[in-house]
Amino acid sequence: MGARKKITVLPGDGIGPEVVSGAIKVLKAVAQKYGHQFEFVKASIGGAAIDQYDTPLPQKTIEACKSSDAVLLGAVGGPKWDGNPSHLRPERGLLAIRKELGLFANLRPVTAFESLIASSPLKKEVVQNVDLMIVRELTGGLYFGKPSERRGEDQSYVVDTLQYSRKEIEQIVEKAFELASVRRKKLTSVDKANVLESSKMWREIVEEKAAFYPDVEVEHILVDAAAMKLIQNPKQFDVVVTENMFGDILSDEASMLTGSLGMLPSASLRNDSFGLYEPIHGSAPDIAGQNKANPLAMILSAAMMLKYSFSMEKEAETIERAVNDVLNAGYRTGDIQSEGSTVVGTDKMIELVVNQLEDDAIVGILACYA
Ligand SMILES: NC(=O)c1ccc[n+]([C@@H]2O[C@H](COP(=O)([O-])OP(=O)(O)OC[C@H]3O[C@@H](n4cnc5c(N)ncnc54)[C@H](O)[C@@H]3O)[C@@H](O)[C@H]2O)c1
Ligand SMILES: CC(C)[C@H](C(=O)O)[C@@H](O)C(=O)O
Ligand SMILES: [Mg+2]
Repeated sequence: MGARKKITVLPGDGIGPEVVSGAIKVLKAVAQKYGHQFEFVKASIGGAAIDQYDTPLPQKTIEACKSSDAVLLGAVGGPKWDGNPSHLRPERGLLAIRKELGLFANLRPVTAFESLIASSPLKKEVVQNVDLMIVRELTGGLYFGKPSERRGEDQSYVVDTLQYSRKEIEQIVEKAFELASVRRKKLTSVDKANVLESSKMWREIVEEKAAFYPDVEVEHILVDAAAMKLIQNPKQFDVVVTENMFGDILSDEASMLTGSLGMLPSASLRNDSFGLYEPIHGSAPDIAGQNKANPLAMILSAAMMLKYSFSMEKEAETIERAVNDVLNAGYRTGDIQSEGSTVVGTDKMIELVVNQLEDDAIVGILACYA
């Protein structure tokens, strides 16, 4: 018998609603194929919520998320709200929902699709078979430390604070070790321990936890060198664990190994099955409303939801296979186009993935009768 799941959907701003609609269509096709019932409840966040409710995170959105099994989020932000005071910035809503839901571990897998190797600006031998996982601490560090403010009579002094408790570092490091132990058993901890006190404690904690995972090889790399090595030889990495802002920057950089920011999904997790799933990209105001956005990062985020929140491994693989097949057939959105590929818009790419999933269903049924 299939499962019943309630999914809160936060489309957000810019290309957010465009790509979210793709994830919903794909999930409906999955539900149909496997006999599950997914209920989708839409709620408001970011600029859309500011316009409607004068806050980037309405209380009823928090409640909708808390009463669901998982959350899908598009993206927030855009020039319309850039001049707003900080409490009325769309991005505040995103940070607040992550914190409110306790989603301290942001998993950002970086997997190179064979057919997209030509879309990466890097050499084929560098990007082929790349498969790494950035584990970004998500509810602490530089984004959440206090004080964070302007000071002085003429407001000419500004302060942000990189702050962590031991417990916050322990929980993200443990999560990363757990992931490394079921992957290729290598953990790279990225910090700035030559300068930052927070990084020195981070390094100590990684060393302490390493004693509990003797099978996992551990290395420490400074963040500046890590940025270089990601491009020089990304295959040296398996799981990479790092502070909130370091992880934000390194993951956008790492997206180019796959060809585009529009290819990287993410899962924001805590220590139960609940999670929030979103592409790592933003609202892309430069292409919003033009049917140009690549929906695959969002669709792959939905696959992560099936895997991490619903334990639906084969359903998740069905989505990943459909994406792979559509790419292998030569279809590309503009951001990943290469010589000889067929460029399609957002809607068409979504339709191709859904059709591929349904074809996969027919193959599945035929296989049963074979
Ligand atoms: N998770 C989020 O909600 C999130 C993440 C990053 C940025 N933002 C916000 O988004 C707004 C725009 O930020 P930005 O321009 O720095 O980053 P961005 O990720 O929105 O865009 C960077 C570049 O990548 C391209 N791009 C991004 N996603 C794409 C996709 N799916 N398909 C094709 N091309 C894609 C854009 O067109 C743009 O050229 C800002 O307000 C920022 O705060 C939100
Ligand atoms: C929009 C912004 C606050 C956000 C972040 O930095 O966490 C984004 O860049 C991301 O990567 O999800
Ligand atoms: Mg980012």
